[in-house]
Amino acid sequence: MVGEGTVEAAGGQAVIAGWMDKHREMYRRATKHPFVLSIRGGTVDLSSFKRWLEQDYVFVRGFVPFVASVLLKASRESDDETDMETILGGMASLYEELSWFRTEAFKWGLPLLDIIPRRANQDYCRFLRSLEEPEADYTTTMVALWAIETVYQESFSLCLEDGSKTPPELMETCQRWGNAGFRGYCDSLRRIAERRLEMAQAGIQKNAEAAFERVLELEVSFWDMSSGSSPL
Ligand SMILES: Cc1ncc(CO)c(N)n1
Repeated sequence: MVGEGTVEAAGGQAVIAGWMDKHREMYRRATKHPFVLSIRGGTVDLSSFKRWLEQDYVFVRGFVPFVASVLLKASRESDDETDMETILGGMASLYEELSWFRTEAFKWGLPLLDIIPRRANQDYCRFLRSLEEPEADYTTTMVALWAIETVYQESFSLCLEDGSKTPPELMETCQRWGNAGFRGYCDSLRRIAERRLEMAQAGIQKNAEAAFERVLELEVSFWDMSSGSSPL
Protein backbone atom coordinates (compact mmCIF):
# COMPACT_ATOMS: atom_id res chain seq x y z
CA MET A 1 0.00 0.00 0.00
CA VAL A 2 1.41 3.39 -0.98
CA GLY A 3 2.59 5.43 1.96
CA GLU A 4 1.59 2.86 4.54
CA GLY A 5 3.33 3.40 7.82
CA THR A 6 4.41 6.91 6.93
CA VAL A 7 3.44 9.98 8.90
CA GLU A 8 1.37 11.04 5.93
CA ALA A 9 -0.69 7.87 6.02
CA ALA A 10 -1.24 8.25 9.75
CA GLY A 11 -2.19 11.92 9.38
CA GLY A 12 -5.94 12.42 9.41
CA GLN A 13 -6.69 9.33 11.51
CA ALA A 14 -3.94 9.26 14.09
CA VAL A 15 -5.62 10.47 17.29
CA ILE A 16 -8.64 8.22 17.03
CA ALA A 17 -6.55 5.29 15.82
CA GLY A 18 -4.42 5.70 18.95
CA TRP A 19 -7.50 5.60 21.18
CA MET A 20 -8.91 2.58 19.40
CA ASP A 21 -5.68 0.80 20.17
CA LYS A 22 -5.43 2.01 23.75
CA HIS A 23 -9.05 1.17 24.58
CA ARG A 24 -9.39 -1.88 22.33
CA GLU A 25 -10.64 -4.18 25.08
CA MET A 26 -13.49 -1.83 25.97
CA TYR A 27 -14.16 -1.24 22.29
CA ARG A 28 -14.42 -4.97 21.75
CA ARG A 29 -16.84 -5.31 24.66
CA ALA A 30 -19.05 -2.59 23.16
CA THR A 31 -19.01 -3.85 19.58
CA LYS A 32 -18.98 -7.63 20.10
CA HIS A 33 -21.37 -7.90 22.99
CA PRO A 34 -22.93 -11.32 23.76
CA PHE A 35 -26.36 -9.87 22.92
CA VAL A 36 -25.18 -8.90 19.43
CA LEU A 37 -23.35 -12.19 19.02
CA SER A 38 -26.59 -13.99 19.94
CA ILE A 39 -28.37 -12.17 17.10
CA ARG A 40 -25.54 -13.12 14.77
CA GLY A 41 -25.62 -16.72 15.99
CA GLY A 42 -29.40 -16.98 15.63
CA THR A 43 -29.91 -17.83 19.31
CA VAL A 44 -31.17 -14.44 20.45
CA ASP A 45 -33.87 -14.45 23.07
CA LEU A 46 -36.76 -12.57 21.47
CA SER A 47 -37.94 -11.08 24.74
CA SER A 48 -34.48 -9.48 25.01
CA PHE A 49 -34.76 -8.18 21.48
CA LYS A 50 -38.15 -6.63 22.28
CA ARG A 51 -36.76 -5.05 25.40
CA TRP A 52 -33.89 -3.62 23.35
CA LEU A 53 -36.34 -2.27 20.75
CA GLU A 54 -38.49 -0.49 23.32
CA GLN A 55 -35.55 0.93 25.20
CA ASP A 56 -33.76 2.02 22.06
CA TYR A 57 -36.82 3.91 20.88
CA VAL A 58 -36.67 5.91 24.10
CA PHE A 59 -32.93 6.35 23.64
CA VAL A 60 -33.30 7.65 20.08
CA ARG A 61 -35.91 10.17 21.24
CA GLY A 62 -33.28 11.44 23.67
CA PHE A 63 -30.54 11.26 21.05
CA VAL A 64 -32.31 13.64 18.63
CA PRO A 65 -31.94 16.74 20.84
CA PHE A 66 -28.31 15.80 21.42
CA VAL A 67 -27.63 15.65 17.67
CA ALA A 68 -29.48 18.96 17.33
CA SER A 69 -27.09 20.44 19.91
CA VAL A 70 -24.10 19.21 17.91
CA LEU A 71 -25.62 20.79 14.80
CA LEU A 72 -26.00 24.07 16.66
CA LYS A 73 -22.36 23.94 17.76
CA ALA A 74 -21.25 23.12 14.21
CA SER A 75 -23.10 26.14 12.89
CA ARG A 76 -21.41 28.40 15.43
CA GLU A 77 -17.97 26.93 15.95
CA SER A 78 -16.93 24.79 13.04
CA ASP A 79 -13.99 25.73 10.84
CA ASP A 80 -15.56 23.74 7.99
CA GLU A 81 -19.00 24.59 6.69
CA THR A 82 -19.60 21.08 5.31
CA ASP A 83 -19.87 19.69 8.87
CA MET A 84 -23.39 21.07 9.02
CA GLU A 85 -24.59 19.03 6.04
CA THR A 86 -23.13 15.85 7.46
CA ILE A 87 -24.89 16.30 10.79
CA LEU A 88 -28.10 17.48 9.15
CA GLY A 89 -28.09 14.31 7.03
CA GLY A 90 -27.87 12.28 10.23
CA MET A 91 -30.79 14.18 11.71
CA ALA A 92 -32.89 13.55 8.62
CA SER A 93 -32.27 9.80 9.01
CA LEU A 94 -33.33 10.01 12.64
CA TYR A 95 -36.70 11.43 11.59
CA GLU A 96 -37.24 8.38 9.44
CA GLU A 97 -35.81 6.12 12.15
CA LEU A 98 -38.45 7.11 14.68
CA SER A 99 -41.21 6.03 12.33
CA TRP A 100 -39.30 2.82 11.60
CA PHE A 101 -39.27 2.08 15.33
CA ARG A 102 -43.03 2.50 15.51
CA THR A 103 -43.63 0.20 12.52
CA GLU A 104 -41.16 -2.37 13.82
CA ALA A 105 -42.67 -2.29 17.31
CA PHE A 106 -46.15 -2.78 15.85
CA LYS A 107 -44.87 -5.90 14.07
CA TRP A 108 -43.73 -7.27 17.43
CA GLY A 109 -46.96 -6.31 19.15
CA LEU A 110 -45.32 -3.60 21.25
CA PRO A 111 -47.31 -0.41 21.75
CA LEU A 112 -44.28 1.88 22.46
CA LEU A 113 -46.32 3.90 24.89
CA ASP A 114 -45.28 4.88 28.40
CA ILE A 115 -42.04 2.94 28.23
CA ILE A 116 -40.10 3.36 31.42
CA PRO A 117 -36.45 3.93 30.65
CA ARG A 118 -34.30 1.46 32.55
CA ARG A 119 -31.33 2.45 34.58
CA ALA A 120 -28.67 2.10 31.85
CA ASN A 121 -30.86 4.07 29.47
CA GLN A 122 -31.40 6.83 32.03
CA ASP A 123 -27.65 7.03 32.62
CA TYR A 124 -27.00 7.25 28.89
CA CYS A 125 -29.63 9.96 28.34
CA ARG A 126 -28.24 11.93 31.28
CA PHE A 127 -24.77 11.78 29.72
CA LEU A 128 -26.20 13.06 26.42
CA ARG A 129 -27.90 15.94 28.21
CA SER A 130 -24.60 16.90 29.85
CA LEU A 131 -23.08 17.17 26.37
CA GLU A 132 -25.92 19.41 25.22
CA GLU A 133 -24.76 22.17 27.56
CA PRO A 134 -23.16 25.15 25.83
CA GLU A 135 -20.02 24.52 27.92
CA ALA A 136 -19.45 21.15 26.24
CA ASP A 137 -17.06 21.82 23.39
CA TYR A 138 -17.82 20.98 19.79
CA THR A 139 -14.86 18.60 19.41
CA THR A 140 -15.90 16.48 22.40
CA THR A 141 -19.53 16.30 21.32
CA MET A 142 -18.47 15.35 17.78
CA VAL A 143 -16.32 12.53 19.17
CA ALA A 144 -19.27 11.30 21.24
CA LEU A 145 -21.59 11.43 18.22
CA TRP A 146 -19.10 9.50 16.11
CA ALA A 147 -18.56 6.87 18.83
CA ILE A 148 -22.28 6.38 19.52
CA GLU A 149 -23.08 5.79 15.86
CA THR A 150 -20.01 3.67 15.22
CA VAL A 151 -20.69 1.18 18.00
CA TYR A 152 -24.05 0.41 16.41
CA GLN A 153 -22.60 0.33 12.91
CA GLU A 154 -19.90 -2.15 13.90
CA SER A 155 -22.20 -4.27 16.03
CA PHE A 156 -24.97 -4.69 13.52
CA SER A 157 -22.70 -5.14 10.53
CA LEU A 158 -21.31 -8.23 12.31
CA CYS A 159 -24.81 -9.72 12.09
CA LEU A 160 -24.80 -9.27 8.31
CA GLU A 161 -21.45 -10.93 7.61
CA ASP A 162 -21.20 -14.12 5.61
CA GLY A 163 -21.80 -17.09 7.84
CA SER A 164 -23.98 -15.22 10.33
CA LYS A 165 -27.24 -16.89 11.29
CA THR A 166 -29.25 -13.76 11.99
CA PRO A 167 -32.96 -14.64 12.12
CA PRO A 168 -34.77 -13.27 9.02
CA GLU A 169 -37.16 -11.19 11.13
CA LEU A 170 -34.17 -9.30 12.59
CA MET A 171 -32.42 -8.62 9.30
CA GLU A 172 -34.10 -5.26 8.78
CA THR A 173 -32.88 -4.05 12.16
CA CYS A 174 -29.33 -5.17 11.42
CA GLN A 175 -29.40 -3.56 8.00
CA ARG A 176 -30.58 -0.27 9.45
CA TRP A 177 -27.23 0.21 11.21
CA GLY A 178 -25.09 -2.28 9.33
CA ASN A 179 -25.61 -0.94 5.80
CA ALA A 180 -22.91 0.74 3.69
CA GLY A 181 -24.62 4.15 3.72
CA PHE A 182 -24.59 4.25 7.51
CA ARG A 183 -20.98 3.13 7.41
CA GLY A 184 -20.22 6.10 5.15
CA TYR A 185 -21.95 8.45 7.58
CA CYS A 186 -19.84 7.08 10.45
CA ASP A 187 -16.68 7.56 8.36
CA SER A 188 -17.67 11.18 7.72
CA LEU A 189 -18.23 11.74 11.43
CA ARG A 190 -14.83 10.22 12.14
CA ARG A 191 -13.13 12.55 9.66
CA ILE A 192 -14.74 15.58 11.30
CA ALA A 193 -13.83 14.34 14.79
CA GLU A 194 -10.26 13.62 13.73
CA ARG A 195 -9.82 16.99 12.05
CA ARG A 196 -11.06 18.76 15.16
CA LEU A 197 -8.88 16.63 17.45
CA GLU A 198 -5.78 17.45 15.48
CA MET A 199 -6.35 21.16 15.90
CA ALA A 200 -7.46 20.86 19.55
CA GLN A 201 -5.53 21.72 22.67
CA ALA A 202 -4.43 18.90 24.95
CA GLY A 203 -7.19 19.63 27.48
CA ILE A 204 -9.88 19.24 24.86
CA GLN A 205 -8.29 16.08 23.54
CA LYS A 206 -8.41 14.68 27.09
CA ASN A 207 -12.09 15.59 27.46
CA ALA A 208 -12.85 14.01 24.12
CA GLU A 209 -11.02 10.81 25.02
CA ALA A 210 -12.97 10.61 28.29
CA ALA A 211 -16.21 11.04 26.32
CA PHE A 212 -15.14 8.23 23.97
CA GLU A 213 -14.47 5.91 26.93
CA ARG A 214 -17.75 6.88 28.57
CA VAL A 215 -19.71 6.10 25.38
CA LEU A 216 -18.14 2.64 25.26
CA GLU A 217 -19.08 1.96 28.89
CA LEU A 218 -22.62 3.20 28.37
CA GLU A 219 -23.02 1.08 25.26
CA VAL A 220 -21.90 -2.05 27.12
CA SER A 221 -24.40 -1.29 29.91
CA PHE A 222 -27.13 -0.68 27.35
CA TRP A 223 -26.53 -4.09 25.77
CA ASP A 224 -26.35 -5.69 29.25
CA MET A 225 -29.69 -4.10 30.08
CA SER A 226 -31.22 -5.39 26.85
CA SER A 227 -30.03 -8.92 27.36
CA GLY A 228 -31.43 -8.88 30.88
CA SER A 229 -28.17 -9.20 32.74
CA SER A 230 -28.56 -5.93 34.58
CA PRO A 231 -31.01 -4.72 37.23
CA LEU A 232 -33.97 -2.54 36.37
C1 LIG B 1 -27.87 2.77 22.64
C2 LIG B 1 -27.71 3.23 21.23
N1 LIG B 1 -26.50 3.58 20.80
C3 LIG B 1 -26.31 4.01 19.54
C4 LIG B 1 -27.38 4.10 18.68
C5 LIG B 1 -27.12 4.55 17.26
O1 LIG B 1 -27.98 5.48 16.82
C6 LIG B 1 -28.64 3.74 19.16
N2 LIG B 1 -29.75 3.80 18.37
N3 LIG B 1 -28.78 3.30 20.43
